[in-house]
Amino acid sequence: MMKPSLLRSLRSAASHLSRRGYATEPVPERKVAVLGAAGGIGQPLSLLMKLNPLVSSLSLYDIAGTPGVAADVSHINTRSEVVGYQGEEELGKALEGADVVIIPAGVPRKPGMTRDDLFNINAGIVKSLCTAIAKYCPHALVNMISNPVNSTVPIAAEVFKKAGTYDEKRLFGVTTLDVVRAKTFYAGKANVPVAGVNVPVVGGHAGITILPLFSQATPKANLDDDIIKALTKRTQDGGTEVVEAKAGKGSATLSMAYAGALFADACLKGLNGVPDVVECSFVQSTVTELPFFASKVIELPPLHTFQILRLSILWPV
Ligand SMILES: NC(=O)c1ccc[n+]([C@@H]2O[C@H](COP(=O)([O-])OP(=O)(O)OC[C@H]3O[C@@H](n4cnc5c(N)ncnc54)[C@H](O)[C@@H]3O)[C@@H](O)[C@H]2O)c1
Ligand SMILES: O=C(O)C[C@H](O)C(=O)O
Repeated sequence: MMKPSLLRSLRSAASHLSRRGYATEPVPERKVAVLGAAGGIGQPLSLLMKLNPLVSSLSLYDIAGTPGVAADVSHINTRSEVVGYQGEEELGKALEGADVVIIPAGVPRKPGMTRDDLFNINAGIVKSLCTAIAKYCPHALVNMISNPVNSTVPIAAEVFKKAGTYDEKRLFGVTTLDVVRAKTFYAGKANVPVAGVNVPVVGGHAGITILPLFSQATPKANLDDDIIKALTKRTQDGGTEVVEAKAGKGSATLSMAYAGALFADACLKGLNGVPDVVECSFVQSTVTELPFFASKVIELPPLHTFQILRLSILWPV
């Protein structure tokens, strides 16, 4: 018989590991599908998802180029099995049984364009992909990366409503890159180690709709108003900064893949019942008069769906 003190220590260690996101029991099987996997974001994102031990099956879909990406990524000696799917006729197989679907499919900006200029092409792409999601994996958590996020998320919601599968707690516009940028820029100005920095970013994902709440950043730093204004502007213009630096060769891909992998990891942890998983995301919302709004969302076990934290917790007083 185990000594009660030893049992207590083991329980406490298990609960500590579980709070930190480490498994103390068998890790559930989870299928993640990346739609647009052969693209600028899709390739590094597929690599990062292959490195995630919470993924058991990685499904890589694109209209072209997926066999090569899938063969390449599949040689990495990590847990997940990788299958590449190419062309519309294989989309159903790519999606079947998916727990999380990440969508970086669509065209990126060139210098001089706004994200809204992508609407005409990307709306159609998102519509057809979401129609298939409704059919083949209606319960999946959908991580929308394709721009303009402020429009592609509402489009996805309409497609799911029409199909009768809409669950607002399963549809997320990925705004994690805004948070990643805000953290990096804040750490630089506050002269603090970036690893410990937190900055909530609310609103939307385009220009002035991106609202980094530096007044709520931690650790606290006494930054002058003009520095906060400059930080806010740099975060709002972060995407344009990359588009201009790439000079016609697309928009952020590597930092976006990192941000997309962080958000997908949070979704997987949430699905696995890890408590207190909180991320900012553009979701259906009642916290303002706007139907969709980015704010902190939290996973509430055992429902395994996300709920929106009250904005009063987030808004600076
Ligand atoms: N949410 C964000 O913070 C954020 C950040 C960066 C980029 N983006 C957006 O992500 C999107 C992708 O950017 P990228 O740089 O990877 O572009 P890219 O052109 O390099 O890659 C897009 C990929 O999508 C594929 N694709 C096109 N139509 C498809 C369809 N119907 N089904 C499946 N795949 C399809 C293409 O074949 C291509 O491989 C753009 O809309 C961009 O604006 C969003
Ligand atoms: O700016 C873009 O067009 C891509 C993306 O939305 C970003 O913020 O980097």
